[in-house]
Amino acid sequence: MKLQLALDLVNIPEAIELVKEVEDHVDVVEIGTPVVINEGLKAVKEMKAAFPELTVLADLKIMDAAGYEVSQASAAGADIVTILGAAEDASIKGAVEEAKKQGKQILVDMIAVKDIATRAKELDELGVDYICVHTGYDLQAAGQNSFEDLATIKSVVKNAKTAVAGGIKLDTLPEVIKAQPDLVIVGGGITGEDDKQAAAAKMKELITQG
Ligand SMILES: O=C([C@H](O)CO)[C@H](O)[C@H](O)COP(=O)(O)O
Repeated sequence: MKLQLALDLVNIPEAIELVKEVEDHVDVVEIGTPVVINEGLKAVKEMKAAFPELTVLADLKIMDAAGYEVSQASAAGADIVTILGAAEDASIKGAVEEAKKQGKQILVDMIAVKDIATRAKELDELGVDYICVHTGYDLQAAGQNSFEDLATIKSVVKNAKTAVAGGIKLDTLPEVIKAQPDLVIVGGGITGEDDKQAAAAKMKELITQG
């Protein structure tokens, strides 16, 4: 099980400073969608240049023109690129094909997908690397989480790795760990803490204990 730090509400210099604090405790650094919207793929490029050893994920949440967008994120240095599970199969295939060509990986974000079990099975057959259940900010505000959806994908996915994101904090992490996803994605649960290093270290410790 790996820990991914999601950076959403920062600019590039703040993102780099934050990663300096926690780099020993995280496996993947995500350039979040709001950062990509504000700063472009330059954020991915600068993060990879600053931390060449870290796996960098570009959270583009691709919906169309997938092969092209994956190629651009790959050129910027992303190791993993995200596409939405709601995208057309043709887009998913384009993303997977381009990622394979570039030696990169595709994570599918299941945000807003209604029939998680059916779509997860289809995506698994399309050869994606990760399938991620995700409660976005707007539904987190309504008190929702993805823990049940995580159990659902764990029961149907045969080849892809599983991931979970959305409002995970230190107090809810043990419940997530029990479900044994391959990747746990945490944003505000680390970036919103006064002592970010301590929060990341504690989370990594719990994850390592499994
Ligand atoms: O993908 C995300 C969200 O849609 C904003 O882009 C976040 O990175 C993801 O939800 C993880 O962040 P937290 O919910 O703060 O843990």
